[in-house]
Amino acid sequence: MDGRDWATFLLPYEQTVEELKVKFKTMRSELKKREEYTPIEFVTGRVKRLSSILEKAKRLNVKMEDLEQGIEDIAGIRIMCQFVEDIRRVAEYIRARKDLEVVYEKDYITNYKESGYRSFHMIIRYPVQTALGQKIVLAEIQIRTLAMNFWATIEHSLNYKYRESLPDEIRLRLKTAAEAASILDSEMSSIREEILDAQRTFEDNSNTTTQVLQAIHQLYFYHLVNEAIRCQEEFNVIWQRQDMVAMKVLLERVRGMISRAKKGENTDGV
Ligand SMILES: Nc1nc2c(ncn2[C@@H]2O[C@H](COP(=O)(O)OP(=O)(O)OP(=O)(O)O)[C@@H](O)[C@H]2O)c(=O)[nH]1
Ligand SMILES: Nc1ncnc2c1ncn2[C@@H]1O[C@H](COP(=O)(O)OP(=O)(O)OP(=O)(O)O)[C@@H](O)[C@H]1O
Repeated sequence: MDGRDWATFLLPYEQTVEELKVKFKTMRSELKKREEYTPIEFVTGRVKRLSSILEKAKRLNVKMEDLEQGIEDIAGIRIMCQFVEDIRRVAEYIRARKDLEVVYEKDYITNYKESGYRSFHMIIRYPVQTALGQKIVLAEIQIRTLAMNFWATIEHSLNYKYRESLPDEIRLRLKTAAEAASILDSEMSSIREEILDAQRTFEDNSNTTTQVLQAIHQLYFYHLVNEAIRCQEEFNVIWQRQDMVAMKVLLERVRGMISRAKKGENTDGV
């Protein structure tokens, strides 16, 4: 193949990378609008350089005519997430898409590589619409946390600098650094749970508070004016103390009064 042939060979891959980048960036902004939280932090992509394709083909014994099937990452995108849990969620979104087909997955998070490398990879089949019609190309999606990305970027550049001869001492220190990045991810995940827990508790508390106020309001409807006034005073004290256990007890009591009033029974003293 001469230069022009290579340029045309790479065209569908360039289009694939551009389209996939747009699609996942759009997914990020759409999720941001729909929910308060998006599992996608940012997206990058690249088409493999010609020299890198040829090097890899040589290393993997792939013939020139088999490049399209033999090299799966000529088109590649990378999705960065804040938390490890987000990686599973992004993978689910990808599996559910109708505009691509997942060929296989590689979980380098559970089974991290000897180097310490951690990421979740998906090899997909992507139908790209070219001027000459549809062409199905293979592409790689790497999904990783910010910490995994930080480690892999540094490690990649060191490997590039030292080529095959990365000194053992550096290799070992990189492995230790990968462990540290993984611990950082776990720490961040536990904080994430705390944040979500806090949000859930806040929501639960504000629901109870609203329900108590609505129930007290209903007491007036059943002409239980004195009871309503006393319950309101009790509510004010509990609210000041932010005693959510007492708030739930008050809710049950007021509901009991309403239910007895509905049946036409006498209401016991508040
Ligand atoms: N920085 C870094 N990246 C890695 C490492 N291992 C894999 N990767 C990335 O993940 C891609 C796919 O790796 P593999 O799943 O091992 O795929 P492969 O085609 O069998 O192997 P490669 O020849 O390394 O591409 C690579 O092209 C890199 O972008 C690693 O140890 N360090
Ligand atoms: N799927 C991907 N998405 C975005 N960037 C990638 C992806 N894969 C590799 N890169 C980046 O592209 C640049 C060139 O990588 P290149 O394809 O030569 O290397 P590689 O994928 O790490 O190596 P290999 O030849 O072993 O597949 C590097 O900065 C690399 O981090």
